[in-house]
Amino acid sequence: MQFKSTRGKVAGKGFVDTLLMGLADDGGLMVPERIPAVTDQTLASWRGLDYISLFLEIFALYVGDDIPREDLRAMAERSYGRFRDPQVTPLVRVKDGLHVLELFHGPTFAFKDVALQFMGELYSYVAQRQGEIIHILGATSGDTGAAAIEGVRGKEGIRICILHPHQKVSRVQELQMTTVDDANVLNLSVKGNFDDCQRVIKELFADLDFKSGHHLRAINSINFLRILAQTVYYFYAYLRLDEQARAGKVDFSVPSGNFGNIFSGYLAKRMGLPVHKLIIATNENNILEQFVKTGVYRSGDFRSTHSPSMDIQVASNFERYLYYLTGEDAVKTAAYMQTFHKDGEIVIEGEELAQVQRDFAALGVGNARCLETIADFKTQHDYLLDPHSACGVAAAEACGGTGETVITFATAHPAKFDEAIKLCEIEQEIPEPIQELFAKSQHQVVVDYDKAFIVRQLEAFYNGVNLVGGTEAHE
Ligand SMILES: Cc1ncc(COP(=O)(O)O)c(C=O)c1O
Ligand SMILES: N[C@@H](CCOP(=O)(O)O)C(=O)O
Repeated sequence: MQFKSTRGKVAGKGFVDTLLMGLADDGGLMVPERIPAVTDQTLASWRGLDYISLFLEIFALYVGDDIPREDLRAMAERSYGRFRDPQVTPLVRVKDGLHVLELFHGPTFAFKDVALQFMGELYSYVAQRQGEIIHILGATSGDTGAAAIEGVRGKEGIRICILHPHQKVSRVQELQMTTVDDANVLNLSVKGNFDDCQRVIKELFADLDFKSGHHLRAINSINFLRILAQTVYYFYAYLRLDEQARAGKVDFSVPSGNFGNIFSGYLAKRMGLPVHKLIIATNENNILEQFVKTGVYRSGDFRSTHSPSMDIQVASNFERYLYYLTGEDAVKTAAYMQTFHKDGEIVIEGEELAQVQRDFAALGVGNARCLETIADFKTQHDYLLDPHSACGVAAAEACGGTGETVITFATAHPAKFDEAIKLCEIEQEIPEPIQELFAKSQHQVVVDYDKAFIVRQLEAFYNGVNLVGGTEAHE
């Protein structure tokens, strides 16, 4: 399988080159040259496969000869062997027509572990096999950073720098990232929001001299590997439904921010998974809801909510969807993206908007509704949702119903967001690995939202020099 860019100026790249490129060199995002088809017959033959076997079947469609299957299997076994549930992403039936897919059984208690545990293994493999220097640069609203750091901490040949918005992540998310004391990890706590962090790293990846000079590699969902690894659990969840549910319509409700998780669902559907509707659940940062309802994609004012990982205005994967919406028209996609950068909005109309509304339903869940959903779900089903997953359930309740079965994603463990759970007057048991974080010391550099200063920090770190001093260092 070969990969190409949504902006049309990069093509013919293999799987490993696509992994290493991250953001496409023409500023677009990498996608497969053709989406492989999974026939009904193949899908039926996958029924009963365990998670890793299913993962290998799906990856085989994309990896080509780049990595031998036994090497992929060994990496997948190490990655998913660290999950607390043997099913990796168990599907829990809550009531008739409603299932929760639990994606939080990995080391950092969020869905990001599913792709990032494997990505850490893969980067390490490539570093050893190709003698590659891997300098990871990523932005996080809390969960990607923790999962990526956990995936590569202490690994030879790899350094990782993560930017997170200062004091805009939950306490546990901050501790997960900053209590790691391996020398190959740098946390920059940026006085700004997640969009600011993401903007800086996208600019640095788009600067090809800087990118190649510093061997920059991406762990965010701009990297196609993230998208692919996340498609596996859509197939897994569907195949775990009973026959009757599979015979009906199946919707997925997906707590969304950067549009990576739901884009994986879109890809799975294009591959042939019989998905009826993809429901985009956002919080008060509801640019995606507005887009689905009106065709206008415009970032608004940033809002801090109970679901901080979804406090995102500019969704980086939106471009991948636009590419398919325009019928894989790279020129039109590039023009849309240029308009967005110039005018701050994109307007979709006519048949394209009708297609958006066939593909997706959407709901932006307000803060009060998020907390009510947590409390009600606990009372009615004795199931504690984290605030992101609660947005998913609220959206499933509001927008589902056209499907006969909704699978709603639990994207994080509630213990990561005890601030919100306490507001619902619910006491939860905190798992030991999270409790232990509170006794550890933190390492982070607090920096202004100042690209030049951030670049100096990065250069020092990637050159193996001691840090040049942030406004506040090593708490
Ligand atoms: C817990 C949680 N839920 C949902 C999301 C949104 O996922 P995505 O950015 O892939 O849309 C995130 C962050 O990405 C998250 O950390
Ligand atoms: N919510 C994310 C934001 C980054 O998203 P990604 O999927 O592009 O890595 C986070 O937790 O960091």
